[in-house]
Amino acid sequence: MSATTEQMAPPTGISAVGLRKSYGEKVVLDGIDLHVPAGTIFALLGPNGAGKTTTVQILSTLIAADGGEVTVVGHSLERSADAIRARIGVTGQFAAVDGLLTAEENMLLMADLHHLDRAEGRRRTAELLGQFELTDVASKMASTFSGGMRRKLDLAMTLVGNPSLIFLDEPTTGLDPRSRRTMWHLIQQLTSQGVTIFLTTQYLEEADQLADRIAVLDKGQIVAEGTADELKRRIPGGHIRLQFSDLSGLDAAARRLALAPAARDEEKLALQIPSDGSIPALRAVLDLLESAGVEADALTVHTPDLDDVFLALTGDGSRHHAATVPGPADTTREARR
Ligand SMILES: Nc1ncnc2c1ncn2[C@@H]1O[C@H](COP(=O)(O)OP(=O)(O)OP(=O)(O)O)[C@@H](O)[C@H]1O
Repeated sequence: MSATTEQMAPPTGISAVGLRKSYGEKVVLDGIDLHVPAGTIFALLGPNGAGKTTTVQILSTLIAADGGEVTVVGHSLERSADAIRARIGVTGQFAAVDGLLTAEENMLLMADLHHLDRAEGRRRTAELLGQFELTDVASKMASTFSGGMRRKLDLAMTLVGNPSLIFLDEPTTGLDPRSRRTMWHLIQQLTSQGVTIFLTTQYLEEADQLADRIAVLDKGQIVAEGTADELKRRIPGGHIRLQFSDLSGLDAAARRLALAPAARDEEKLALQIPSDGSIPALRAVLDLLESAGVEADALTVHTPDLDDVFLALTGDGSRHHAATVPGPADTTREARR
């Protein structure tokens, strides 16, 4: 990209086209494309060794790519790495927190590294410790902190430099569910302040909860990309469940929808219709019911969860069949009349 087109490019978090990286014979990234709009949360999912950390290391200027056109916060990765470094923050699995310093000292050290003057450094430290509910433990040594507190402090330290884009490499690995939720909340707060988040995670629920868009990386390539709902619709297993108040309603609906006997659950007065759960598919079912003059009591849409998607896309497909048998963990959207 020329300097002119770089200036004209719309403000974007990250744009990567044909990103490549090999270690010796091993191709880790085989020409991947990524587009992360500013102010959004993007999750990169992939099995162990897929190349997630390598991607973060390249995009955050820590290691060089072998090829590809990449801009981060509007700057060329190849030509303006310093400008990128000044605008991004990186928190990894191995936190930058120094256990022998207090929380406050860790923060002030970061303020020094970012050349904030003393008063501004203290102001920013107090503000962030407050925002992350660490004020009460500000003078405690970080080595005494729980995993969750350490992660919070690590993220707070990253924010001292006011980054407009943050890389979070597996930010909640090893945290208990409560600490994980606290981190999610903090991450969501950051995007409401306009910060762009590039997240890697092995927790599919995390991507589901947080990410505007998700890319699945496998064997050096992006094998799927979209919103969590779009990805869930890509694999079989979705269905619409209709609940009736009596057997005659169930019979009439089953006839009109031309359903196989297996779709009927007479005991529960319910019908199960294979569907991707999209609006047009829902509308088609409702139109058919209306044309037959049948009313259902309740309609529920079940979609496969991200675990199913992940295994179907990156695994050997051996669990794929399980995705066609919806269980209690299904994501459920319900509409009652
Ligand atoms: N410095 C290196 N030298 C040689 N090979 C490397 C190097 N760094 C990573 N690799 C290899 O590149 C591949 C991708 O590694 P990477 O750490 O990016 O994967 P990941 O998706 O982050 O995995 P995990 O979820 O286990 O952290 C792996 O096969 C790894 O062994």
